[in-house]
Amino acid sequence: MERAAVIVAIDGPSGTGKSSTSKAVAAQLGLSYLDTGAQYRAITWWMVANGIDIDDPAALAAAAGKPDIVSGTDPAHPTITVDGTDVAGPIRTQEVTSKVSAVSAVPEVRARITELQRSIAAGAERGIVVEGRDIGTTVLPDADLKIFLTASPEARAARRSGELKGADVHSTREALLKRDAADSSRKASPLAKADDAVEVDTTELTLPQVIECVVTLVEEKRAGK
Ligand SMILES: Nc1ncnc2c1ncn2[C@@H]1O[C@H](COP(=O)(O)OP(=O)(O)O)[C@@H](O)[C@H]1O
Ligand SMILES: Nc1ccn([C@@H]2O[C@H](COP(=O)(O)OP(=O)(O)O)[C@@H](O)[C@H]2O)c(=O)n1
Repeated sequence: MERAAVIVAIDGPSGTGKSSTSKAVAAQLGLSYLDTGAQYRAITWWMVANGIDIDDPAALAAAAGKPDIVSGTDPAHPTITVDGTDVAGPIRTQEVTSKVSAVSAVPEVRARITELQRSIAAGAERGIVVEGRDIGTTVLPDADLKIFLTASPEARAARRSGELKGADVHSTREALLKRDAADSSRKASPLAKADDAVEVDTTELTLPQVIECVVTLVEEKRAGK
């Protein structure tokens, strides 16, 4: 018998392991994968490239509908394009990282990206793992399983500075906490744990342990369906 599509929402602050966990869980279970942070980074990249003033929410709102953002959802090879251009590299620059919270706080930007996310999830025949900040609370409140990943600021900063070769842990920690504070305090759909999400503190867990934990939770949900 065909299995029903399963929708998994994985939220949490930066550096908690959302992307690595979501990709691995999706690959292991044959599901699609969507990195919603990459979509907010892509629209931010477009705003910067087109000279839109990041400090002007009205200008950001007026431009929100212009770029065509397309996400490829194969967990083994996720892709992201803006108006047909591959932006997987450019969306990870420090400039985009420092500006993305301001862009993603604008309600018109969120409405646009949320609609895109819902249509991608609805089209995933076997199901999908969607990771971000507001997936369990706003984008997919009816998800079959909601996970909220956490980790100490020290662990998150150490993980991130390990990725950004040469970046010092202290400044990485400060930048990361500043972005979390902005994402958690904005009015429109802030970073938050859904009441029915399972919280997993990854501080003392290895990545394979976190993956195994989430895969087990998905299998349990599926068995109970
Ligand atoms: N449990 C873990 N233990 C150690 N390192 C981890 C763990 N989970 C993720 N990482 C590493 O931390 C970095 C950030 O992980 P990532 O999945 O990008 O986090 P997020 O998507 O939440 O920002 C990556 O280099 C990843 O390999
Ligand atoms: N569902 C989401 C996902 C990301 N975002 C925004 O996009 C930014 C980048 O997300 P990301 O997941 O790429 O960030 P990292 O955790 O990888 O550093 C976040 O800091 C948020 O401002 C959001 O507002 N809502």
